[in-house]
Amino acid sequence: MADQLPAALGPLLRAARECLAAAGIADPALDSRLIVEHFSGASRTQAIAQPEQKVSSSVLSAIEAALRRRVAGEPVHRILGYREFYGLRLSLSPETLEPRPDTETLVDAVLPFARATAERLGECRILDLGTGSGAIALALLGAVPVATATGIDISLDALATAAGNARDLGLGERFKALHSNWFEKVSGRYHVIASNPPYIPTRDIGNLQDEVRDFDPHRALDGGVDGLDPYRVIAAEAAAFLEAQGKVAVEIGHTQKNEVSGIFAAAGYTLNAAHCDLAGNDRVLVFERRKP
Ligand SMILES: C[S@@+](CC[C@H](N)C(=O)[O-])C[C@H]1O[C@@H](n2cnc3c(N)ncnc32)[C@H](O)[C@@H]1O
Repeated sequence: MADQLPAALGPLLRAARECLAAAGIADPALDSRLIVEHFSGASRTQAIAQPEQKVSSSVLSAIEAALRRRVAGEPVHRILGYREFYGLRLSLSPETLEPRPDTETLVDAVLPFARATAERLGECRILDLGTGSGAIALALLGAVPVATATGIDISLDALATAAGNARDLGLGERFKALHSNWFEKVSGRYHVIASNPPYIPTRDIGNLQDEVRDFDPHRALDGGVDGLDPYRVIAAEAAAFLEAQGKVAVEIGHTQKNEVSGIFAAAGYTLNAAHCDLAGNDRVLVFERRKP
């Protein structure tokens, strides 16, 4: 493929797009642009304004390798090694879920409360259960300058990535990565307990889109037999770590609103708010402790 790839940016972009389109990739224009810009270091403006600008042969080889991986089905952000989330660039690693735009709904859902808490108390302590790349915690820290967050995960690889992301974003001083099986090693009380837990029923994992099934870590996806195991743990144990006026916000699968609401209701919570994602699917539930 390298022999066929032209060295000038404009024709290179076109050839990359045609290569991905021919392979049936869903959005060849976007993916080819991301790959060419990332490996060449050229900005979007440069690629448009200076189409004749040449890239080196090592850059061409890197682009060729990336296109091969994309053609073989690897998601483009796994190839780039990062994904944007809530305006933050987050590095990925083998055991981090690729953060999804749906999860930005969770950040939007708790942000007003986190801001109000910070304003009222001069602090806002956040616990992010199953932090992965750190997406939820770091987005909230980025938006609430006095907030602090603890991100826990069962995966040491994910925790190292989350801590690295926090440092790279200048949020390292306010983020703590903690290795824990849900609440096992957690201490203290939090104003916000947030989680995007694994919520796919085990039997459905095999039917997921290839890009998800083959490249996202199964530990980040598998929510047990009915997909609800993590919600049972969170609902049962969160109260001991929640400030009196605190909120628990969870992302859910789009069919799980009633079941997850029921699990939290049985554990003494009321549903404070339900939010849909951009596609209009039920996606985020926010709970508070039922008043005695
Ligand atoms: C769906 S991913 C969410 C990652 C990240 N919060 C996001 O929204 O992009 C779920 C995360 O939960 C973690 N996890 C799975 N089981 C866990 C457990 N028993 N205790 C703590 N974390 C767990 C996984 O490693 C994974 O990082």
